[in-house]
Amino acid sequence: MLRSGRHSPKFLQSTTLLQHPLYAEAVGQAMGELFDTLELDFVIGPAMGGVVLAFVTAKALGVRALFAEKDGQGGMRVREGLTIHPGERFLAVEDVVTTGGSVQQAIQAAEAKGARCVAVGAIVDRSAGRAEFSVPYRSLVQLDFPTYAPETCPLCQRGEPLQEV
Ligand SMILES: O=P(O)(O)OC[C@H]1O[C@H](OP(=O)(O)OP(=O)(O)O)[C@H](O)[C@@H]1O
Ligand SMILES: O=C(O)c1cc(=O)[nH]c(=O)[nH]1
Ligand SMILES: [Mg+2]
Repeated sequence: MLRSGRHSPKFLQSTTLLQHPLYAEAVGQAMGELFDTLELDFVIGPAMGGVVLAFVTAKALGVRALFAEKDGQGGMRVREGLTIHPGERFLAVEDVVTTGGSVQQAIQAAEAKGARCVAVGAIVDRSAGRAEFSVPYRSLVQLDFPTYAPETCPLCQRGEPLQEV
């Protein structure tokens, strides 16, 4: 079962890549290059998957690295102690985009503090173009992995065990 509550036969685990500092740094460089024409004050990502990614991307772009954490009530909040000044412009980054809901929650948390999201970046978009944002959005890898509503999931109908991830 995915973060969104949808079911899928496929799961990508970004920590297998981002645990290696050299690979993480290379991903940050590649992500930074996608957005290096923007004027930015910080990069933010949703924890946990977006923390290392925001850091390496921000380092490549020479700006601050922030993250949002789960608030325990289904939303996200900007981690205490991280500074956001009203009017600041930011890039939101995500390791894997399925529906885009998690990175959207991080965007809302930062915008609630007066900053403005100007672009979204992902390592992998697995939505086959279905995830959309109101600002320019780019991903390093695009995939088309199926997801199903629980009620109509063919894997469940075949009796395959559901794995919480
Ligand atoms: O686009 P979405 O439908 O929101 O799904 C993708 C999200 O799911 C994972 O986060 P998750 O909260 O499951 O785990 P994490 O704490 O390791 O980031 C992944 O890191 C994305 O944030
Ligand atoms: O949608 C998700 O929750 C999700 C899918 C995926 O492939 N990898 C991941 O970390 N989360
Ligand atoms: Mg995540």
